[in-house]
Amino acid sequence: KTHKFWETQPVGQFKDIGDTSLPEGPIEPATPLSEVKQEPYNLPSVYEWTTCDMNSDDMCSEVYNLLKNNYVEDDENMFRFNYSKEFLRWALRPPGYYQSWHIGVQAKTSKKLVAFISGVPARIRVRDEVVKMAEINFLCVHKKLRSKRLAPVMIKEVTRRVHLENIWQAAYTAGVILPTPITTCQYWHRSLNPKKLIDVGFSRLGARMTMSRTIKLYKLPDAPITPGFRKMEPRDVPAVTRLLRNYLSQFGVATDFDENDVEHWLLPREDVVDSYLVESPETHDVTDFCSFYTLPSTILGNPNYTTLKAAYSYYNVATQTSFLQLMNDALIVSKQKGFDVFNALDVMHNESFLKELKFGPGDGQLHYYLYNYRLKSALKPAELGLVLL
Ligand SMILES: COc1cccc(CC(=N)NC(=O)c2cccnc2OC2CCNCC2)c1
Repeated sequence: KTHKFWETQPVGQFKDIGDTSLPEGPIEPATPLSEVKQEPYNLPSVYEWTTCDMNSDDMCSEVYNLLKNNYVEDDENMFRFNYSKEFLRWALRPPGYYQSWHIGVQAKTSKKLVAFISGVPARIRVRDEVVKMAEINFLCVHKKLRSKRLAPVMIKEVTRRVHLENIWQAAYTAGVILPTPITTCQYWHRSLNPKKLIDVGFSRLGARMTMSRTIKLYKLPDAPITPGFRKMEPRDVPAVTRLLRNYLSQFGVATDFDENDVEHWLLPREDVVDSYLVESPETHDVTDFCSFYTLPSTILGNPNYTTLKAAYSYYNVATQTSFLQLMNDALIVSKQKGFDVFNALDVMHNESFLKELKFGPGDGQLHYYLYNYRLKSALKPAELGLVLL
């Protein structure tokens, strides 16, 4: 009953957990394009499908406002993600994107956008297979249309449109448990502006802690301390690609970045993504890299603040600098840029800096999923080299 829809889908089923007789790899074979359903799935009669042109400012604003008012909230409904328009344009238009995968549902009469789901193409390596996948994200149904079973038909429709491009696997995350996570990550937060975080209820004053003691505890230098630490520039794309590919090769599931991908996903974009590297003052080699993306949250029901400015750890590689020092420099520059909090998942080698750099555990988990691809056994978060936005 609980997973009526997911029990009909080619995903790892709970009943199959531990059954090592099942082979690793695609659950269902690819089918000839002629056998893919040519017409869209049926919606309830008052709604219709629409394809969202994110290049159009009006359409981008409609998607932005739908998400701003109806997308994911924390478990205590105190915060709601507030992805910016520029962020959405970046997230939805990587190299090789398909506009047909930016799917809206609108009311036939008012033409108001009431739901959205998106996919972008990505090459993801699973063990030693690089698989073309769709990264599915931003599934959002207007609060007033919940429990009308719209989500399953939207998932089927984006799957159909992905199949039409001859892609048969997908990756997605959720804060809820569905059949069946490939890994479950813990999220962690590092206070940068503890007074605001406590005022808005994101954090609580520690036992036997005063506010001034807390502010002192989280204080950071005014400037990064690593010699050669600087913003990434276009000329750095080849070196950063080499650094990243080498680092990510150790993880069981990871993004298979090429220079084209690195240029899109990792070159700094104001208020969207920030990336820094360490250029050795002696050799001028690029030896280390860190990055974080900008995802503010609307603060629900606080009289003094409207927005929580949050940075989210993205991809980080340390080969010469200590990972601790590199990530501390990332905290320093994010504080300088006015962020209130720096968030990270316990993926890749992040576990090694979380406690030392005064991150506290969040109160939720993020589950990662693959569609139509079975893993023999789940991964530890430390074996995952994939960060979804
Ligand atoms: C602070 O404002 C929030 C607003 C909405 C939800 C949450 C809790 C939450 N669900 N956090 C995460 O999922 C999360 C925590 C740390 C790092 N990445 C995360 O999620 C990313 C990746 C998945 N898509 C959303 C952003 C917090």
